[in-house]
Amino acid sequence: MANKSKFIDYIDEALEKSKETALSHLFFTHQGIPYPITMCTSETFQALDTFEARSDDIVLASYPKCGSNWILHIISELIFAESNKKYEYPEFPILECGDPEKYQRMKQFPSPRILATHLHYDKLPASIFNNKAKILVIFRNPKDTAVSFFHFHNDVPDIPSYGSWDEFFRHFMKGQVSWGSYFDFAINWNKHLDDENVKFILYEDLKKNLTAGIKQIAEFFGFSLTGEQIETVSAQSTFQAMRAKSQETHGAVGPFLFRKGEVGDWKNLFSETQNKEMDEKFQECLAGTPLGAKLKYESYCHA
Ligand SMILES: Nc1ncnc2c1ncn2[C@@H]1O[C@H](COP(=O)(O)OS(=O)(=O)O)[C@@H](OP(=O)(O)O)[C@H]1O
Repeated sequence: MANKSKFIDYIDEALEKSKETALSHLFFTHQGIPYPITMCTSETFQALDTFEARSDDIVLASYPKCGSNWILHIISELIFAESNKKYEYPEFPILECGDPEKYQRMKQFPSPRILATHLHYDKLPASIFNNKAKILVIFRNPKDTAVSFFHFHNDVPDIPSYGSWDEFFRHFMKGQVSWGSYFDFAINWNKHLDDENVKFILYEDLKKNLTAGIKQIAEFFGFSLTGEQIETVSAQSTFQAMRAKSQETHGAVGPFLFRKGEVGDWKNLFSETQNKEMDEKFQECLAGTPLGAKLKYESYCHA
């Protein structure tokens, strides 16, 4: 992240608040969805209603742990490749995190602005749609997402831990985690994947063929780059390359955030019963839907 200090300062501040926060006090609910009090406030949510998106904003939508830092990095590398200018992060890039005045300050920022968000589709500010900003949405299979989420809580020393993986799993399945239910997030997005200005990308596809994924992302946002430039961005966006720089880009939390970057790590934690429960939930919520097919659940979530 180019403006390291601001980005890292924000993360460090959130970690500092986390230190003093017990898990039982971590969440507050806004419009039915739990958010971490260390990162979100109701004042900021109120101010978000006044946020004015621009048609050339780059919106990156994802449920937590589905690869938002990955696509943020890819976009900033694409901007650098095209303009030779480092993308400066004047604010923490998650749209709904920060103080309520940030939207006023953001009015002064040059285009293109990168807006990452974990908000559910129906909670996004209306101006994103009204002003036709392009949205890239990244999904990851729910089993690896849950495992990544659990490790983040339990590995980062300052973030409140769960008593066990089983306890986390119960909360995840009920949507009692930051930004609410994966399945609600997915059901919400399912109806909008073919909307104008929306592009879907799958974490597992990006993992399988990073260069092809980056090419699609570049085309969607209208970057005109040579094959060689795309290759360079790709080489800088592998898990290993990003992890190696993670302390520099994300501070102390970096090595925890860039933990494993693998597909199928869920096999190390899920019990038979948990597998069955999640398979049933998928069946109930997403089987037979366009997103259900795009997630390739059979390939990535069956042993
Ligand atoms: N380059 C690259 N390649 C493969 N995987 C990557 C990459 N960058 C980040 N990641 C993995 O994404 C997981 C973190 O997701 P997020 O960035 O969305 O986390 S957060 O919600 O913003 O905290 C987290 O997954 P796990 O390793 O499974 O925990 C990261 O390792």
